[in-house]
Amino acid sequence: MEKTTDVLPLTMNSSEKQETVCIFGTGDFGQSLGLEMLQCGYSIVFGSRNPRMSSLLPNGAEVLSYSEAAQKSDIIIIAIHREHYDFLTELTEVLNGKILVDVSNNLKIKQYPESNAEYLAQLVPGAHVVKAFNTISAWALQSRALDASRQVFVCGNDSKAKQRVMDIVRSLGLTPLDKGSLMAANEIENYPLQLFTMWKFPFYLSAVLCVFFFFYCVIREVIYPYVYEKKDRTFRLAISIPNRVFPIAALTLLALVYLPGVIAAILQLYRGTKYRRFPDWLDHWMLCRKQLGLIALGFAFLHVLYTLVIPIRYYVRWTWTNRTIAQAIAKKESPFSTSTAWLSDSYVAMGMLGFFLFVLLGITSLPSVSNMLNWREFRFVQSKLGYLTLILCTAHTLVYGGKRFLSPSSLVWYLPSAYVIALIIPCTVLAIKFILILPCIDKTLTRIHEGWERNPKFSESALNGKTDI
Ligand SMILES: Cc1cc2nc3c(=O)[nH]c(=O)nc-3n(C[C@H](O)[C@H](O)[C@H](O)COP(=O)(O)OP(=O)(O)OC[C@H]3O[C@@H](n4cnc5c(N)ncnc54)[C@H](O)[C@@H]3O)c2cc1C
Ligand SMILES: NC(=O)C1=CN([C@@H]2O[C@H](COP(=O)(O)OP(=O)(O)OC[C@H]3O[C@@H](n4cnc5c(N)ncnc54)[C@H](OP(=O)(O)O)[C@@H]3O)[C@@H](O)[C@H]2O)C=CC1
Ligand code: HEM
Ligand SMILES: [Fe+3]
Repeated sequence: MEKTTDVLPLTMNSSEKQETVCIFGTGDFGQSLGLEMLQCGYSIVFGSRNPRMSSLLPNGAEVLSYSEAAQKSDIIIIAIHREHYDFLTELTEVLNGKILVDVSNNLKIKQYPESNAEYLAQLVPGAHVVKAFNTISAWALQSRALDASRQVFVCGNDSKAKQRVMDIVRSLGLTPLDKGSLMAANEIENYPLQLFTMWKFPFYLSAVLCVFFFFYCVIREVIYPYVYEKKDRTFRLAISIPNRVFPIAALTLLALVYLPGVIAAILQLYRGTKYRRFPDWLDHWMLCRKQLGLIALGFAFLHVLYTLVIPIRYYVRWTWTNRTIAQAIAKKESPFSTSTAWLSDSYVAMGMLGFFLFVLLGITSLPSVSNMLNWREFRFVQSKLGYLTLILCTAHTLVYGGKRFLSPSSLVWYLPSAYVIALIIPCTVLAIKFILILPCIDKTLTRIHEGWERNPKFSESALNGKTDI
């Protein structure tokens, strides 16, 4: 065996942890977990198909064949993919009565009829199978970048076995969360896969928004000039149109982050209680607000980048130069307009402030930052400053539109400018929110949040429904 990584136990009082734990599989996850456990004072024995060939294993660990290794410990962590579990049936005798920790994940939801942990329990009926660690990645273990997921979901039918695994989890500085019997394994195995589903809706929604506004702008700014003036304006596809589509997507998505909150509030006011479950679509929408917000931030970044290059664009420089020459030839000077200067400066200023707060929201959603904030601080930034961001970005767009806002000259084939459409959702959200914070309504809402019910007969539903959001 090659020994390449030196290990010093991190904790001095490791005497009580001098427990030997066996890890089956010397792949990425086995190595990372083994190193981490050695550092915490455990003795590690790896089980491997080819003990001699195993390299890059932490110094201090032993590597034996699977059956030899199994004899060294009564806790065995199975760091092997489910597809290769079959060989364990040959070891049923030596695994009898041992604690087997299933850490495996699948590539798809419902890939197999039963969970991997239940499958393992079927293969080795005499062992106590415990599901754990599957939501922690090998990379996170190695880099100690565990802020994102310090929680380890644990489940199993034997409570003593589960307790011992939870002790290991704790000694690694992680937080175990008991999810009950092995029947919960299916749910736990779905967690790492489900993380992605939170991005699906925001992703498709932003794609639909971009495609819609892109074609809307193409009709107004490329097809219309071509049909009526025979002008080739296709160059607008490169910067001008994206610099409409991206900020419009950012603003719309930002408004859609705050829309479910106002719908929830209206629903709670209407029902007169918070003890009733929201409809599934609203629940799901509420849960993916962070993802919606982060995609919106991405679009806002693009808008800022595209805006930065405006002065160096050929088309813009050509327009300015020609205007100046035309004025020089006509010996005419356009008078300075203080109101235009005010409007122009103020819409850019609001855009910059809005963008600053937008970035702040993004920073506080990083787990390493949000872990340092208490619940009230986080809510203050996300909710209060979030609304301020929405107000500033909406005002930025409104003032940018300025006088042209609804003027008939800006209509093309009866279609208003794209930003006019983009303002509908943000203005609606802000208007409803404004009504909701009127003292009389806010007072009722606060009482509802504190548990007051208009119609106490609903309290029955508190027992089987969801209690809070
Ligand atoms: C860049 C960016 C990053 C983001 N990152 C995150 C993130 O990391 N995490 C995150 O969660 N969101 C994130 N968001 C989304 C958003 O900022 C938050 O979800 C924000 O808290 C929403 O505020 P809200 O006031 O609309 O909603 P909430 O504060 O959730 O309130 C919504 C509704 O819930 C009800 N309600 C509120 N309090 C109670 C109560 N105590 N009891 C019962 N009902 C109640 C009310 O009806 C209320 O109107 C991010 C957004 C952006 C733009
Ligand atoms: N990587 C990660 O971030 C995470 C992984 N997991 C889970 O941990 C388990 C291991 O993952 P990972 O370490 O990434 O996988 P690897 O492919 O890197 O390692 C798997 C190990 O399984 C052993 N093995 C036993 N039998 C076979 C066989 N027939 N064919 C191939 N390998 C075999 C091998 O060890 P040897 O050669 O010593 O016999 C191999 O190194 C998986 O179930 C995975 O779902 C869970 C959470 C995160
Ligand atoms: C540094 C910050 C920002 C600056 C300097 C800025 C600047 C600008 C400028 C110059 C325009 C006019 C573009 C043009 O003439 O084509 C514009 C338009 C716009 N901006 Fe911003 N902006 C900023 C941030 C934001 C943010 C954070 C949002 C929203 C989330 C936003 C939303 C919009 C919208 C919707 C338009 C109208 C797009 C159109 O139809 O042309 N902006 N911004
Ligand atoms: Fe792998």
